[in-house]
Amino acid sequence: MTTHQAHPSQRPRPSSGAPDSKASPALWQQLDLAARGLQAVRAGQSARALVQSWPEALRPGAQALLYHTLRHTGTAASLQQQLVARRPQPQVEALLCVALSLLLDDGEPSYAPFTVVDQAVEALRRRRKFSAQAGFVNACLRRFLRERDALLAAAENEPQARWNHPLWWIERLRQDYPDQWRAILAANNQRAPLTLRVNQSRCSRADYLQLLAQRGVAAQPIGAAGVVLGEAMDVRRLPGYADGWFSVQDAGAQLAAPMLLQDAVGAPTDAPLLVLDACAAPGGKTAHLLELAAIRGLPIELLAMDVDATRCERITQNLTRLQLPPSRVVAADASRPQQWCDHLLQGRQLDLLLLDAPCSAAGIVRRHPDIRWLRRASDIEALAAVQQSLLSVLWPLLKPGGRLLYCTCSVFHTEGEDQVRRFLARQDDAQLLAPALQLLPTLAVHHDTVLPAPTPASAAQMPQMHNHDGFFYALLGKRTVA
Ligand SMILES: C[S@@+](CC[C@H](N)C(=O)[O-])C[C@H]1O[C@@H](n2cnc3c(N)ncnc32)[C@H](O)[C@@H]1O
Repeated sequence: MTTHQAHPSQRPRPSSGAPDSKASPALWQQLDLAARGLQAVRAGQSARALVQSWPEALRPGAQALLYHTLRHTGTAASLQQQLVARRPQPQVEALLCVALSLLLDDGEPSYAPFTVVDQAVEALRRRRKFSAQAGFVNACLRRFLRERDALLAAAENEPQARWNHPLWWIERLRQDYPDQWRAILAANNQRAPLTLRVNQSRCSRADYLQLLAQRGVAAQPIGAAGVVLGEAMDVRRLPGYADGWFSVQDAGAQLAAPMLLQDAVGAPTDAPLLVLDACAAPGGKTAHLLELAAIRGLPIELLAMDVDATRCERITQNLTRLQLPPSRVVAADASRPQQWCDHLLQGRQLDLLLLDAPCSAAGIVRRHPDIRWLRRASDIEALAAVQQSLLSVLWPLLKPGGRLLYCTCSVFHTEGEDQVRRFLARQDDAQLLAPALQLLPTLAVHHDTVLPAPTPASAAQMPQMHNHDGFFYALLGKRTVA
């Protein structure tokens, strides 16, 4: 439930390149801003946060350029090495990288090549400090256009240039998925669609699709409540936004709430089910749990927790827009239940627990192309340790017969099936209630060596959808140990 503005997956869109008006910023301005953005990402900043601080008039175009560049940085870096004898200043290098990425445009080019060259040169001329480099950049880009095929053929031999991911990432995927690693990397370089989840407590999916069709918005159903839009747009302009008829949520993420609530029934006393969403912000899955409980007439008492108090505000805002029943939103560290357990649970045990754990986000690279460049190899083990600790400290809060859904938006086994395997090995009272599910980005056939291997019957129940992000799900049940 995140994107409200122009969707970051948009292709770079042609602007004339020349006029310097408010309505249509010149391409050189967008190139310049995207190059500054690239430098900031290289310095460790998140692209999404950065883009929010950009002037509104420039934001959609420059963001599309930056995201496009982040999907092509490996190739552009290899080309630069071939084209440039001595490394230019970082600002000039970043601009060269953005311009080369744009010239690489796969599919239909967004801009005529000579417009790109001309506007990249213009961007440097406008920055006094770097104007002397304009001729150098012009020469590099023109040489690329002349020798394109040979330069690209040489780049193809380097894995980082071929796949536009860091080497350690490629290697990890190759080990985890000997047959599918190429398809995963290729999927990561695609643009993600804009996917909605219809709030079925307010409006049926069929009705919403009809409404979109009446407004001329192309859309397809996905999963049980999802809608994939034909093209990216500002979702605030879609019908029902202010009235909470939908949320923005990837189709893979839409599996969490139904999985946790499947077969859930209220306690014999008719007391509401006590549910903790332990890492809840910005509230996408929290809202879905409340929507499903409402349409199924299932009484639940939902506690939405997140360690980040600012992000907790987003949970409240989202639940309010969706007109869902008020829930308790708690800013607290889920890994320290001793700080909140007595006060929040008052001696009760949880019926259901959703642990959407902090992770590498390696499954959502289509939407966040900076992630691959921001992460370090060592982050993965560190995140796995955090996930393991969250699982261990939260498990005792669950009542016997209760269930915990562990999920991450990752495709790395360390954060998914290895994690669960380790947990099951040391936790006698834990069992897997259904085969764990590893969704791979955009692939309709899911990875099928998760533990335990799905039987034909359980595989048949797996959602046959595609065009979703990568996610891992494991539904764990707590049994009574004699
Ligand atoms: C994957 S995101 C959750 C997305 C959310 N479930 C949704 O569907 O919208 C992970 C969240 O975990 C939170 N988090 C990280 N460590 C935490 C901790 N120790 N306790 C509680 N929340 C934590 C982060 O602030 C982040 O919001």
